[in-house]
Amino acid sequence: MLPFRKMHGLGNDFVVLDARAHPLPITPARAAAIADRHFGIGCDQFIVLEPPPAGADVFMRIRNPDGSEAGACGNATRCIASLVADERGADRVVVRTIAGDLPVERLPGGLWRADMGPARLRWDDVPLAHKADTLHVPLALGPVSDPAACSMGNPHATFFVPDLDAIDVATLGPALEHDPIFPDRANIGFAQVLSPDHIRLVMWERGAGMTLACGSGACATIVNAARRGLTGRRATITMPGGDLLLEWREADGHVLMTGPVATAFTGTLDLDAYAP
Ligand SMILES: N[C@H](CCC[C@H](N)C(=O)O)C(=O)O
Repeated sequence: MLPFRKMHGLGNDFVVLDARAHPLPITPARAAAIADRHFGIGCDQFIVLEPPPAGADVFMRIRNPDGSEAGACGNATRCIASLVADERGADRVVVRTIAGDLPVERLPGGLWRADMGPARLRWDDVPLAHKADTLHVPLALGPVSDPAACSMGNPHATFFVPDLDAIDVATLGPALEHDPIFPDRANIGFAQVLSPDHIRLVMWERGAGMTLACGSGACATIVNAARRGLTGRRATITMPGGDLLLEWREADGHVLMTGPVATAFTGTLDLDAYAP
């Protein structure tokens, strides 16, 4: 039997397996089976810790419940950083993902601040299927249109709306996620700007669906809002699961994300009981 840890960041939840000592036979199908909320443990993302490469303290492999691999997961970045930092009695660790190195530091009050790296703003960074202005992507569906797009190591599109409560995220989200303008699909954010430093956000996540919070989505939202002149470079982003503090740092274009972490429970699982 294999130990696992069930963690979350504002209710965006993860099953975490530790493959640092021994490789684990994880296939996309097995990740999807474990992530299933009825036939498995259930989670928004399935996280596997791998041995730390030079210059980092841990490698974090991120998979969605559909088995697809993701290049960023902000809430999991904080969770995994806290796990490794607590193992070592450290206050700062570097989490590596397929998209880069993410330094994370412990703050007072159980908060953690992750440097999620630079926002990538070119059309072929997101990526989009063809050259376009990422500040005004030519896409519309029902009541939403004209998103801004960027990458945080994973693709994001942000639709700004006057009234978030009037938006049917569950219907619009999947159609926009799979729009052909996003060759790798996209995470879709629906954002209502409340003030120059406060945004409400609901996310439809690529390969996962609606989640209670999304760290990389919050990062993309502050960047896209600031680029549009809708907010400053710092804001509280309120999602159904709670608040994150975001800053799109002027000096280097990096996005700093501050928020809580939690372990809901630990347990054991038999990998062989899940898809081959
Ligand atoms: N929940 C994650 C985002 C997962 C992104 C994943 N859905 C993708 O395919 O990029 C976060 O806190 O950033």
